[in-house]
Amino acid sequence: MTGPTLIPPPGGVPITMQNGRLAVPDNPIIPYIEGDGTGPDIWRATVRVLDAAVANAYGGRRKIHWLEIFAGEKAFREFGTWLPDATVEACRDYRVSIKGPLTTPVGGGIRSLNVALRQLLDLYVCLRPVRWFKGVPSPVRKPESVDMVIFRENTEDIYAGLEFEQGSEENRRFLALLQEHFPKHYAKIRFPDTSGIGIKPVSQEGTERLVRAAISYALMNQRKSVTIVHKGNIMKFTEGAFRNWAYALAEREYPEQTYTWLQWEKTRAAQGEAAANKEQADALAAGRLLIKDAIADITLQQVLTRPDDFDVIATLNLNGDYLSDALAAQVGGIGIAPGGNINYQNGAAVFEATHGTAPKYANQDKVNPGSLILSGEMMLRYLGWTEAADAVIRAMDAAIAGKKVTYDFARLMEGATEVKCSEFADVMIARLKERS
Ligand SMILES: NC(=O)C1=CN([C@@H]2O[C@H](COP(=O)(O)OP(=O)(O)OC[C@H]3O[C@@H](n4cnc5c(N)ncnc54)[C@H](OP(=O)(O)O)[C@@H]3O)[C@@H](O)[C@H]2O)C=CC1
Ligand SMILES: O=C(O)CCC(=O)C(=O)O
Ligand SMILES: [Mg+2]
Repeated sequence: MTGPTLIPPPGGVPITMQNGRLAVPDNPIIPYIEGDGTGPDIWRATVRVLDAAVANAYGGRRKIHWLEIFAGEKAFREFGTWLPDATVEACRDYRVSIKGPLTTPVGGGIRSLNVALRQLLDLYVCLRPVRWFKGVPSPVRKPESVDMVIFRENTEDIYAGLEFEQGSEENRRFLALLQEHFPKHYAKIRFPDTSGIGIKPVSQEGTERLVRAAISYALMNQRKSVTIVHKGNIMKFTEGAFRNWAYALAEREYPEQTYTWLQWEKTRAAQGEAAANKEQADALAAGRLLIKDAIADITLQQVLTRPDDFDVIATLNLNGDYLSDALAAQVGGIGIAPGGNINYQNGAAVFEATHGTAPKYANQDKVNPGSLILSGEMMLRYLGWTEAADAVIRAMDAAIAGKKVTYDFARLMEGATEVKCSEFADVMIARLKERS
């Protein structure tokens, strides 16, 4: 079997980069991947809401020309390949795309197609904003305090997939190499004959481009702080280095706009704690952005107990994965947690929900399409189509206020009526039309 031939939709024009900025025509071609499991249900709902938001905001002057591209089970079924080259090329050529979730088997089988896309396109930031919509049921007392934006490094870390399977020839050769050249490290492996091995690459370059994106976002959006989340006390040369490189970058590239906890420590050592506290207070009063850090385990407690202390978070790949699902719980769950994978240097971006395929609900028209709709909202904002993006947010607010919600909210919301995935989209579209 061969891969698909993609025929660009008539009337559409590719998005390009001009002078380092996205040049978005009024009729952009945007590729989409439907996704596995519940993907088709939530995509069908999402595309209707996004089209309605654009139509209402621009009265027909602007329109997205969707181009289906293939990955996952549908690609394998129809073309005998999980991730056709044409899909990766389309994401690259058309620059901005959106996708539903794709299945990754546990403990064997294919490696993650989601991760492959991020790596092949070098989408080094996984941007996951976490905010509460009024009325959404939450397990915490003050969900309105949760307004955080996760910048998760998206191409490195243990997520890179450098693994040697226990019992394989590669594993045997790798361990022999370790034993010969790094005997002290080898001696730390408790059961060498039966260990699978994973490698965790974390680079200065990868860290810096992620942290630069987080700081410039925080400055542009008048956020209070960037917290570097790491486990650098244990993994000193990967997560510890991430912290050190992050601080060094802030001090080197943003000396006038930021104040770092590292600076506070230096001042305390030289002049005492009172002087350091005053210096920090003065810097923040002058509008500087606070750059601080926190170890990953305690972060998971503190985002619950003192959410006000967290604003923008810059972290490594695996920590960011855990944190994004945990934070989503505080604002109503994974059904309403959007995201985008972005390369800010070449403009390439693939927007996708934080959640997975939720296979037990596949084809039931049941799950919340909110995460993918809000990922679409992020995409519209990324295109500079602010009016349409704002309209999506207003429609989401109004739909939730009307308490006609999908099962995940309905089971926790008093007085709510449960609606299907497609019906939630209908409610949002009705709200959009009321305002046009
Ligand atoms: N980017 C991607 O494409 C991602 C893909 N995956 C993949 O997805 C597959 C399944 O992963 P799994 O760990 O089960 O995680 P999922 O996120 O798919 O589902 C876990 C649970 O989250 C809730 N949930 C998920 N989506 C929604 C939604 N739209 N609306 C309401 N609730 C929702 C459901 O909770 P409840 O049971 O309480 O109703 C569901 O059972 C795996 O193959 C995994 O690798 C996972 C994450 C991201
Ligand atoms: O790729 C996958 O299957 C899971 C990825 C994931 O959980 C995430 O990126 O949040
Ligand atoms: Mg995840």
